[in-house]
Amino acid sequence: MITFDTVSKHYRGQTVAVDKLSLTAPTGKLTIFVGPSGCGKTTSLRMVNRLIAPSSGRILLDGEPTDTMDVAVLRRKIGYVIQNAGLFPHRTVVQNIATTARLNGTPKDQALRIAHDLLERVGLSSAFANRYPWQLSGGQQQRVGVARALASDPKFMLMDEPFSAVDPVVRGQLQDEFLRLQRDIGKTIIMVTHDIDEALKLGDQVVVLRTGGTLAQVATPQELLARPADDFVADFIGRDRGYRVLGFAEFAKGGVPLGAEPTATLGATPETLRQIATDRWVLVTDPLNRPLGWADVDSLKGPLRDGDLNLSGTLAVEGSSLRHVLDAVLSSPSGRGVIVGQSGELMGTVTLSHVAEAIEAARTGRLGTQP
Ligand SMILES: Nc1ncnc2c1ncn2[C@@H]1O[C@H](COP(=O)(O)OP(=O)(O)OP(=O)(O)O)[C@@H](O)[C@H]1O
Repeated sequence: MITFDTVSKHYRGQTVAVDKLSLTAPTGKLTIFVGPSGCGKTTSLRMVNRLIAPSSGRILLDGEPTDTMDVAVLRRKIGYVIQNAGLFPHRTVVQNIATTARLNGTPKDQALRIAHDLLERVGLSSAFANRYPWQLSGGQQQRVGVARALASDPKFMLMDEPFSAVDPVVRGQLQDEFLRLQRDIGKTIIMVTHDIDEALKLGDQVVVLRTGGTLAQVATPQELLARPADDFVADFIGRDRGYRVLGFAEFAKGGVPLGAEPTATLGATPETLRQIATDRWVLVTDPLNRPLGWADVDSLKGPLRDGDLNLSGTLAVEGSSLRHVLDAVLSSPSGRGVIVGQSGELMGTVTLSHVAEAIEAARTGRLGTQP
């Protein structure tokens, strides 16, 4: 647990960067600081590992005040990941990662073993081990930066805009990978971002700061969307709050009922398809029962081929959020959303009316928990 106890930072020239901040980043959870440019996010983060000294107030790690700790000891407890990764340019990828383990006194061989292991955990193959940072893409460098911070197995992590220097697609991948990793490692993390979507996607807890370094709201993403504390928070989150609530998987608990969907395989004749079809569209699967696309029975002239398939529908993985399920329905030419299992196998389809019922149930359930 990281505790801010009425922490303020006044820079020379009287800028109040952080103003009497009090909050707790819970153990094993990802807390995200978000807010407009200049609201004091980075300053708050850097006060935790004492790269910046607070003007007043205290920060505590698991109840222990940081201001009286030896600074080297303090920093060994805390992994630190910054934008653009900040890798050592003259060290290879494994050497970069092993550095933090070495600082902890880990013998060289063991540190290198840890580094190789972590490389894999952040999604990079061993082929990258002996490359230099300049031989990596931005996304790969960020992964190495995360691995380096983890190499000393710190209890706490500070991450300053770790995914912002890459394009949106890579960014989404890095976020997903990081969420999976955090599910395994359960570090106590504070991450800074200026991107509210990133905060809502990744955070267990979101801390919204306003200009002048004051706290606007601390809440879970769901609470933030459902009950923004004031106009500032509501404006900052943006307009489509109601829709974005659907992005949380837990709102789909209880699930949406799946219908059995008749299927065909490539090579099927138009007659076979017409016998199977319940309407104009037939779902086509591969021999492992994984959906390939939809066939339009009305326009088929000969045996079904790859090129005949309509591929516009997205697939929702079982247990994913209502937003994904709704997207699968809306993008499907048949109007039936395809739900697959973890290995991509067909589980069934859902209709818009069933999704609407699930949304309504989630909405009333959520409103029912309101004080
Ligand atoms: N070394 C410094 N000396 C004086 N003022 C500073 C210093 N560092 C930051 N500030 C000011 O403190 C305020 C908070 O800065 P900080 O970098 O913490 O904000 P931020 O929320 O991280 O911003 P951004 O999202 O733009 O990175 C800003 O007004 C900034 O100009």
